[in-house]
Amino acid sequence: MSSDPKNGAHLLVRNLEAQGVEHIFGIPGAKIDPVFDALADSKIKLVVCRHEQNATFIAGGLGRLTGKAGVVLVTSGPGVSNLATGLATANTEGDPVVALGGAVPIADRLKQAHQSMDTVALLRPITKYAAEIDSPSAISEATAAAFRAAESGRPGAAFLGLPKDVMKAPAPGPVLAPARVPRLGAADTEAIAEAARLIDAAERPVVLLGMLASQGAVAEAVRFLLARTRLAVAGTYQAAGVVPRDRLDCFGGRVGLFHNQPADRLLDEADLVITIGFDPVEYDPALWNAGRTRKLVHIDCIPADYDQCYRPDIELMGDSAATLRALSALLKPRERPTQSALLAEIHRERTTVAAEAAKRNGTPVHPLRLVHELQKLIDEDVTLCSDMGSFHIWMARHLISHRPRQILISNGQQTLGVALPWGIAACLAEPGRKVISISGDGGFLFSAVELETAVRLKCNFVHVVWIDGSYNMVGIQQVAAYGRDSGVHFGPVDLVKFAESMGAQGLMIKDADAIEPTLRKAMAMDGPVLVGVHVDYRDNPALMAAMHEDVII
Ligand SMILES: Cc1ncc2c(n1)N[C@]1([C@@](C)(O)[C@](C)(O)C(=O)O)S[C@H](CCOP(=O)(O)OP(=O)(O)O)[C@H](C)N1C2
Ligand SMILES: [Mg+2]
Repeated sequence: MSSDPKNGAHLLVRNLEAQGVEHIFGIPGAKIDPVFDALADSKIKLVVCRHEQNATFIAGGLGRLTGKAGVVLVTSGPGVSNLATGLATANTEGDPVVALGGAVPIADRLKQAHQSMDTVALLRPITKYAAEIDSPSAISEATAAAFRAAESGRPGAAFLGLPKDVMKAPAPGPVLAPARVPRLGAADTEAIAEAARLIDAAERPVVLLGMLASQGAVAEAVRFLLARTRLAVAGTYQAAGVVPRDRLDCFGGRVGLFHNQPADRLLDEADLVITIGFDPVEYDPALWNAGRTRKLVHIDCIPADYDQCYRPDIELMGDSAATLRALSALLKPRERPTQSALLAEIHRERTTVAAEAAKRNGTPVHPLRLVHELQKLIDEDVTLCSDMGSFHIWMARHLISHRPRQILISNGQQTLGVALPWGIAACLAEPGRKVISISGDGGFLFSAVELETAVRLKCNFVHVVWIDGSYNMVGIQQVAAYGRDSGVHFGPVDLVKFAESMGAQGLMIKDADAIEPTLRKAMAMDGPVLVGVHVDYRDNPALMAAMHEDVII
């Protein structure tokens, strides 16, 4: 029996097509099957995944890379509750996602029915918009509202509940074309002029780039600002890649997690800090701004998150790209980077550490040597998707990136398991680019099931697994706090056999000198390739120490 092209599910799908949706990721179920059926008649590619959490990670990765909401489609009850971690991660980290979840018929909503729960109440705290559609005539409006919420301002997650009877009911309503996201203008002219006066008067101003600084137009405007002013700049992990190669002399490096990085010296010495697209979730102001009386200029599309340690003197709220270009035009050009002596010292340290890294031989491999070898492969055409763990700290601090969002890091929820799904997203979003995703041996198994999805999609990515036999990033913190670790060790997995069992290929790196040739070999192979490498984590406790000889880039 063919489905009714005029039912709610078909109207929803026509709205998704109007929104320009090309892929939908999800897991089927009885409460959502009208929509799965309607998709059989659509040009939208339905990608069946192996877990709803990973489907949401893929959608979030697509959102971060394209600025268009990634879409995930799941059944009611546990299908929706499995969205929570992915939606919380996307919402915290500024990634646009629209999640569509099945629901029991409206008449059963208040009963104890199979696979039913108050999903709007469950997801409202971790979304920008959450609603359950209760009438076919509301389908188009609610869909447009969900995309508008997910993609506008500071992007984030939106959820729509889809009761089965509404999806099956006649729904002749109109399709709503996507609402053009209203563009804000630059911030208030007088406020920009006042900010320019403060910055020009400062002796040691420093720019702190945050997650929204890596959004396309904003990143371009930041580069325009740095080209004109040569201001010293630091960045959070999600701002990676904004500083261009020809301004690395102004870049002190990345900050975050522990207040112990070279760029923290820039911030400590600054008499004025200009934050751009900064979200305190990435780097607690209590760590870098406590007790400071210096001037603070906040530039973003939303107001600042005010707290004891973050009270901007000026908030330039508007379209950040327009604001930055207006501000740049008023600022005096500076011949040399401010704090040039300190920057030069940091760059010398960086060179020393890189030379030291190149000499680390043997197996298990030292993280610095692994990062050094990865650096040889990371040119503009490679996208790197990082999972969470001690390895990500070594990479976030030492791996240079050359374009905004070339490196994807979960620096809000710091969620384990994102990397391999993000690798799939990167392959779909940027088919021409090479993709490397990286996880620890703990995080790998959180989403390794999607390796089969990657094989099915013929994704050409290399997934590198740093093997140490533990959840090291929490283990080193336990030892520092309690003098011992607890509950962090687990057993081995044969990655080559695991890969082959999923239809992928697997390689092992036998020692440091084999890193580059093995990775280049993997990058030349078709389809997803797993590459395992045993790492020597003896120096990891130093990641947390108050150390500055370490260098971040
Ligand atoms: C969804 C979720 N569940 C639980 C945690 C998580 N995400 N993230 C971490 C985090 C970032 O929360 C933090 C800071 O390490 C911690 O809480 O200690 S990652 C960390 C494990 C990493 O192990 P892995 O083998 O992958 O990598 P290495 O560190 O290189 O060995 C630990 C388990 N965390 C808790
Ligand atoms: Mg590990």
